[in-house]
Amino acid sequence: MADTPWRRLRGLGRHLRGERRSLALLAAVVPLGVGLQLVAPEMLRRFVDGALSGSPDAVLLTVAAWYCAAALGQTAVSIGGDHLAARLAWRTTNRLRAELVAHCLRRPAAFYQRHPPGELVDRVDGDVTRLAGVMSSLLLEVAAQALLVVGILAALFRLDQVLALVFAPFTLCTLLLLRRLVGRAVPFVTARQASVADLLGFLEERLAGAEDLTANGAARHTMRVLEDRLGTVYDRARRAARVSVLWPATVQGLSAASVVLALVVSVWLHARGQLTTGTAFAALSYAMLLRRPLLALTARFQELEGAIVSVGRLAELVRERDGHDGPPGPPPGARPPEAGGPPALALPPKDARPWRDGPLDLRFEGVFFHYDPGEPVLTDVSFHLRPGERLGVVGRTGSGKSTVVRLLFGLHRPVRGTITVGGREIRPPDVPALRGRIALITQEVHVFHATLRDNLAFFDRSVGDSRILDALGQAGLDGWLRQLPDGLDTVLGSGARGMSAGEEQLVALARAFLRDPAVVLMDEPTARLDPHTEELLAPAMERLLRDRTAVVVQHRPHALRHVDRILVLDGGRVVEHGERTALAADPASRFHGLLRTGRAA
Ligand SMILES: Nc1ncnc2c1ncn2[C@@H]1O[C@H](COP(=O)(O)OP(=O)(O)OP(=O)(O)O)[C@@H](O)[C@H]1O
Repeated sequence: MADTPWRRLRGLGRHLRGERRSLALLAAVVPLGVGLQLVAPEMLRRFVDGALSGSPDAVLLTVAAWYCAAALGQTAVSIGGDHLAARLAWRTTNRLRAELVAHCLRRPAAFYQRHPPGELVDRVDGDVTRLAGVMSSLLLEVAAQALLVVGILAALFRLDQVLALVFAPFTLCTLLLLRRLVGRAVPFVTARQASVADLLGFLEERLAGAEDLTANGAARHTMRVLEDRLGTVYDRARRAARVSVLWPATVQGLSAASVVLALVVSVWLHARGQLTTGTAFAALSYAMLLRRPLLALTARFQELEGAIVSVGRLAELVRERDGHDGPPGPPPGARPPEAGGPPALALPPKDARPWRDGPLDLRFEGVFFHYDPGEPVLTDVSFHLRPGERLGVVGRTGSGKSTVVRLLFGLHRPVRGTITVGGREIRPPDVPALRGRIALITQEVHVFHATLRDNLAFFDRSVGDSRILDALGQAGLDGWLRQLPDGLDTVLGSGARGMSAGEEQLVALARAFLRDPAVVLMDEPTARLDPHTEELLAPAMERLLRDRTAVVVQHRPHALRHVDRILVLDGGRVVEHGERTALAADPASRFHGLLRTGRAA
């Protein structure tokens, strides 16, 4: 069946499971509110007619007291209903937010290249917030307002059938018009939302790179682009507002007309002696009351238009299932989960088969890969690493070295050929389990604004301090730890304690030691470091690679002294593969040439 916005909205219903009590309470409160609203004009009628016919003061006071009680009761019910609806909205949308964040955390790097964090924040929070009303009380409120409309018409019928006959078709026409107007603004709101998300993505990216932009004199250009984007947002917002304003204006006009109609009909009936003054007052009150549900329905339908757009954008995001699902580890730029929340290194999916313990072998067999069809990145790449063997991959920039690492980490699947780890081919459902046995270290180390303990254990509170201290020791960070003011509780990251690139890289190594992986993948881990710092890191790296199967991508061939074998890539093809010591000693080999010139290829 087609995936329509209505079906998607209905799909949100599953987030309301477990909220039966709140929904039942809301369902009880809604008709009560409607009833109390309908009582007030009737009290007014009795009071006016009673006063004009000389009813005793006690009777008039009783009617007035009932009027006040109804008004107060209505306020109390409205506050209670709003509170219930808000609570329901928070609970259900938070569930949806958590689901979306978990989905995003499982996406590969390419996903984050397509969606900058600013855009994702707008979707995960902005779009979900726009759904809040729909998920909590939209249906109930629409039902309540519809009930109020019916109630008003019934009350008018009770007062005078002529009045009811005038109002019923008028109200019906207004509602039909509303129905026709729903959805008109959706394309315009979609365009506006897309430009807002684009702007947020742009702002996030430029603010993150503010230092580079200023240093390179690009601030002025950034401001010009910002003005352009703000102009686009303004234009689209204006267009959306123009269409959106159509129906509130229509409804306002129609409800004003309904009051005039009530006035004219009541005065006419009163003049003919068919209506008492009190009834005329009551009719006018009902006509004014009728504006309320019509305007409320308008507002709710507008909210619904926004929700249709948001649910479409969220469905688009959830449909993105490129690459393999990974464990919800921290993607670049992602915020850490709240302290005390679920551990970031959550358990792999139920259908995942665990990899066996101990060292694992790695095998590429006739692997072909491309990111974009027609632009081969790897062509017929084959190699085998026995358990505990370490491979150094060198080659010119763009020769496909990082791609080998990404394939091994399950970020992409080969187009042809097979990749096996521990004798098992990497299949999407097993990727989370595989990543439990692999440590990937790149030049980008994300240090979270959190304690050193949380930074190492990725917020997993079940990891004991002794294991963390041991990992820090293995990474050679014990001296550094002693200098920290609060030890493992020292807060690192933005706005807190600054770290050098070398210290960050050592933290990445300590994270790897803590996980005790069978396979280590390193993608130019020292690219940001000067040769001196690189030397300081060398012993920790050597310790990490010892007795583990490893693939190390390096630009500087001299830094590959810990590996057993060398693979030289050129244009995505293997042009040399062999024992490091043999290749280094062979003056005819490419690797020997690289060592001599000190270049990558
Ligand atoms: N996500 C991507 N989408 C499209 N093309 C990509 C993507 N990532 C890499 N490429 C392209 O694939 C080719 C190989 O990239 P890869 O990063 O594997 O090379 P590399 O040898 O590691 O380069 P470097 O030494 O500069 O890091 C390059 O031409 C690159 O432009």
